[in-house]
Amino acid sequence: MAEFSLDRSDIAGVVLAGGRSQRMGRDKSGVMLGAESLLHHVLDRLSPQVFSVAVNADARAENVPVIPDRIPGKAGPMAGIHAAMTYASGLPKVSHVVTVSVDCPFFPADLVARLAAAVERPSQIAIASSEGRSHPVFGLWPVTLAADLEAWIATDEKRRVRDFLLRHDVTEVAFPLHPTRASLLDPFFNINTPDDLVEAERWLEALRA
Ligand SMILES: Nc1nc2c(ncn2[C@@H]2O[C@H](COP(=O)(O)OP(=O)(O)OP(=O)(O)O)[C@@H](O)[C@H]2O)c(=O)[nH]1
Ligand SMILES: [Mg+2]
Repeated sequence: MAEFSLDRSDIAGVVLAGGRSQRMGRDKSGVMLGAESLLHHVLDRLSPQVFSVAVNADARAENVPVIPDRIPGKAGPMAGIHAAMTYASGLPKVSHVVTVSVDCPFFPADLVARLAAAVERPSQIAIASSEGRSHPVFGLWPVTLAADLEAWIATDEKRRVRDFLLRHDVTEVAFPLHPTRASLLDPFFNINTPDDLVEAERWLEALRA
């Protein structure tokens, strides 16, 4: 069997922050968790794992390139993933892009390494899961899928990430729960509401040594 392998220099990272944050009531990127914004937490965790980072959002960010959706009308997370693929395809040597969500500050420090290790073919997508649930916005995507994704967004009514994945070769990578001083943390715990933010503050405290 032919060997296929990816390393850090092949992979760009994009933080998805192009949603409406309706349940939070204000842009989640700027929401503070402990002393830092959610965007800052996520960039800190992603940057060491990839060749370069950018943020998919409508406006401004802290010292990182911002890539707006190329498909208008807030078409959902797949529009952000499309913007990510298109951006990454313009970077030298980069063949893949990893996407993470701005509202998920505790994602694994070995996310990219483990997704990359699972990919067996150049066209394969790798998606993260935990506790038997997949987290399809946490994915490693070949940038060559950009045209197919653009065509799919134009014709698919619901534009669910899961429906896009059904059309492709996908491998899922299970990540363990993370031990903390309190109990086990799902590393893909995500913050949608003000109540979730209160819970995230408790996890941040529990993670402190
Ligand atoms: N580019 C882009 N990203 C989106 C869009 N909708 C959601 N996202 C991103 O997809 C991820 C998951 O979305 P949600 O958790 O629903 O976040 P959200 O849509 O901002 O929040 P709600 O308005 O409360 O649903 C987040 O990182 C969002 O920023 C969109 O229309 N365009
Ligand atoms: Mg949403």
